[in-house]
Amino acid sequence: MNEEKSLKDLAESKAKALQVLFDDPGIAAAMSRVHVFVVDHGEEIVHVSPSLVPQEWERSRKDAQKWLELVHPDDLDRVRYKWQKVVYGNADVFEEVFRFQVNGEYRWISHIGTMVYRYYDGRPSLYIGADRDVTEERLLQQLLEEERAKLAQQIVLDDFLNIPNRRYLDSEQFRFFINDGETHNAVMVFDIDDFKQLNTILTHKGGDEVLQMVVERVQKCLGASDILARYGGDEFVVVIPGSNSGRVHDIAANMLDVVAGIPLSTDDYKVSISIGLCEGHPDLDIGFWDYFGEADKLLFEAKKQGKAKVISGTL
Ligand SMILES: Nc1nc2c(ncn2[C@@H]2O[C@H](COP(=O)(O)OP(=O)(O)OP(=O)(O)O)[C@@H](O)[C@H]2O)c(=O)[nH]1
Repeated sequence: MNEEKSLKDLAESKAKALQVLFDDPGIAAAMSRVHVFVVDHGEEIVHVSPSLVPQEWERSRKDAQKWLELVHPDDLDRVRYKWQKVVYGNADVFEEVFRFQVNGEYRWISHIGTMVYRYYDGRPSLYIGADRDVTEERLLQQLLEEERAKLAQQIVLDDFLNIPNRRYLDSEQFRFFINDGETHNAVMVFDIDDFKQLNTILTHKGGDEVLQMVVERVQKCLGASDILARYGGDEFVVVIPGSNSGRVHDIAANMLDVVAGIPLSTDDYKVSISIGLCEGHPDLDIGFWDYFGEADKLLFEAKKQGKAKVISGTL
């Protein structure tokens, strides 16, 4: 008997021994999620346990790559590379999560297995691995992640006006500006004038509608990278990163105009806002809240000087 033949016989006898196990209905059921491949010297699978691969593939000689035909095309390169590293390379463990065709539909399978026996020259002889269907688990995980993302979004949004809130300003403050000491940035703090009186005249509901109109109109004055946030009550913040002073002052003037144009069902009140505007070229020592603090002081000044105006300053 030559060496090649004896290797083949060895693989066949291993396969036969395993077949005895799998022919036992109790053992087969218990191992139904376990893959056992016996790979002979020619790298053909002599035996595959009852598992996810189709019945007709079992107990027949198939090449060790054939099961890859059932792997989803998008996962195939990754899975094939890792599998080949275990079969032909020197990796001991094959551990991957991938989509695999089971009864005509793709399921997410988590597989872990190892080459438990190699011939003396390193060629593969016996591979044992276990499959776990993780499709439902992944779906649940995905749903949880979507919910978590939604919640995270809700936490930083004003639930009435649907714009960023104070928590957003806190969490994002370090991302607003390029603090290189050269880029021009600005922060405005504005507040609706005599809003208490408006609530009295138009009721709280009427006041709510005015808040919505103010937000809608101010937003139209801003560019895509400018941010309008509600600080609280009738006080708002506008962050204008990377702009120039001319544009910033134009935006502020425009905001006064569009708000003054809000139509009301009463002549006893006209909507206006007061704006504190702080500009500067931030460096690492000057943060968003420094701009905010200054703009808030300027807003107070605007209120003191008769409202419906912009008072600006620099940091
Ligand atoms: N309708 C409505 N009113 C609100 C809301 N949040 C706060 N307010 C009211 O807004 C008013 C804010 O008043 P203040 O800013 O203190 O004073 P003001 O009357 O606007 O006077 P100045 O700020 O000095 O012009 C308060 O009466 C709050 O009750 C809201 O979501 N909807």
